[in-house]
Amino acid sequence: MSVEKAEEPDKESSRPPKSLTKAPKNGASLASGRPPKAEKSRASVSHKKTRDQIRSHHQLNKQLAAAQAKGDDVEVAELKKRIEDLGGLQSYQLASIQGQAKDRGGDSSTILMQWLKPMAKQMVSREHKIRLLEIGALSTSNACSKSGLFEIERIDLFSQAEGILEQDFMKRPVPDSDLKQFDIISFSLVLNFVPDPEGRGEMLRRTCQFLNKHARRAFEDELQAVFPALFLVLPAPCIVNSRYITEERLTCMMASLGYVILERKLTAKLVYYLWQLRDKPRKDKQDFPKKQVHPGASRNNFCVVLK
Ligand SMILES: C[S@@+](CC[C@H](N)C(=O)[O-])C[C@H]1O[C@@H](n2cnc3c(N)ncnc32)[C@H](O)[C@@H]1O
Repeated sequence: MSVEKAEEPDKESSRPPKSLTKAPKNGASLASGRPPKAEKSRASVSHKKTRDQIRSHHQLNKQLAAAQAKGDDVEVAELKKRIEDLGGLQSYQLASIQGQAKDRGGDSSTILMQWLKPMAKQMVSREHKIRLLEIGALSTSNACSKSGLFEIERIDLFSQAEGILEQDFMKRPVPDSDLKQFDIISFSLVLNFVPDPEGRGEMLRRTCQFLNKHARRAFEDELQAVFPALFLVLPAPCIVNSRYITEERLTCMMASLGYVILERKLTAKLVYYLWQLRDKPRKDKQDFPKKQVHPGASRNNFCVVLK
């Protein structure tokens, strides 16, 4: 996860507060709930390896963006080589796919499907399916793909499968008609992948140009209350333990773009949101520079700048 640390990476400090993690149920002793030792250590070693791989990739990417901004060609070449030595974007994605395995919490779109369940009947009975743009798609068989509720376009910087277009969202042409726009965007663990705070703000702003606000009028009541929507997933520490962003600040930032929060779920690892694009953007309210709003030595430096 791309959670920027101010000091030497300290794994404990990037975790959400202890109150968010689960205690053993019914007073069961720790030993009785433990799987056999050898199994546990094997699983945690590979889990740790996956996590370290993802973290290294994020850190190198961030350093690369800084070197590119400075115009330091030698450092840029060196960092690109280090990223290649790690296996490049492809091995990062494989680590992310492993992170989506069922035994590690499953893919994040299962939460989106839970939230949309009450509307599923209406969604399938429509003449035109709800159009979904999945940005940062790793698979064509995740829960939203299997649901049959959507007409889906999937994009990623590096396509791992047929059915995923290799494309940078920031370079995807802005739709020139309502028909090319979408009713919902899935944006799961992508914002934290972007190495710089300004780039993250730009990415959020850009999502609005891809959502079709006019289709809303033609929707049935229940669907009107949800679409057009943005499903946003972030590592929990980005929101609960950052010096530069809190949930309140994120909500204000999203409101300045026209988004209203509909759903939210916090787990020990991730935070999930469903936002509806309902209002006009307020350029005069878009004043979110890099500013400490939640100081503390053990906090991380995740930040989104929107100006
Ligand atoms: C951690 S993976 C998340 C994948 C999946 N959505 C999930 O929730 O597990 C982040 C993915 O976002 C993709 N990504 C990052 N920036 C992107 C951009 N500008 N356009 C398209 N894909 C992007 C990366 O290539 C990477 O595969």
